[in-house]
Amino acid sequence: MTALLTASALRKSFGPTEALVSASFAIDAGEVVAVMGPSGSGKSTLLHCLAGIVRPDEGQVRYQGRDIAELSDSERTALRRDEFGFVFQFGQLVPELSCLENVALPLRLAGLRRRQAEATAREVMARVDVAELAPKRPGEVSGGQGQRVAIARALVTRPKVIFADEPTGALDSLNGERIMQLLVGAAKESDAAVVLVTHEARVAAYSDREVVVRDGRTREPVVAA
Ligand SMILES: Nc1ncnc2c1ncn2[C@@H]1O[C@H](COP(=O)(O)OP(=O)(O)OP(=O)(O)O)[C@@H](O)[C@H]1O
Repeated sequence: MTALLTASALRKSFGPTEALVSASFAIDAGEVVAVMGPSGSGKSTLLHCLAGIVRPDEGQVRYQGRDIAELSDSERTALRRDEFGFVFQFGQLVPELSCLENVALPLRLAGLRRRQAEATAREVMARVDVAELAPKRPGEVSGGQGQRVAIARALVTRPKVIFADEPTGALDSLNGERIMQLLVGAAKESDAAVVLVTHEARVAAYSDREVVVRDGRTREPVVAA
């Protein structure tokens, strides 16, 4: 079976900074993989390359066997919108919109009518236990509640891959655990893969497998004998 999403020998520099030197990665449908490593090691850059947000200088990213560099800009935008979901550390909700409108936004961008988009958004919000936050603005909810809303938004298009970059980074440990249970539970339920960037072993414990990035290079962790 071919992996859902793969990256081979990625290299990416920002000016003189070599963010990725040689990074490879593969994830199967429904799998949860933690990308670990110290600050500045290239974890977010790897995630951005995998998601088609950043174009690597060298190497390939393939989604369902297709090289994403060969897609047109509009095909790549459609891929991110329809097949991928995103959860970040903070700041991802649009402050001027209600929580319901935030969750419905990806469906509206995909062309659904408001009523249909918001009906689906309400269902997903109920699944992650934030139905009562629908009319509130992001500024009126707690950090943990905001992350739940962000997870609902990431799930609303039924993505095949969820990219989560330090999703618990701004939360205390109890809320962090709750968010991880919710994210992994919801992903498993809908057979979505999760690429989880974290530097915390406690968070990575929710994954099926870990990939370590160090100085822009990936390696599988050495399993202690
Ligand atoms: N857009 C950018 N412009 C310039 N330098 C960048 C950019 N993005 C990343 N870098 C640099 O590339 C290197 C890798 O950054 P990256 O964010 O991928 O690391 P990280 O492992 O995710 O770090 P952290 O855990 O601190 O978020 C760092 O030296 C960073 O400063």
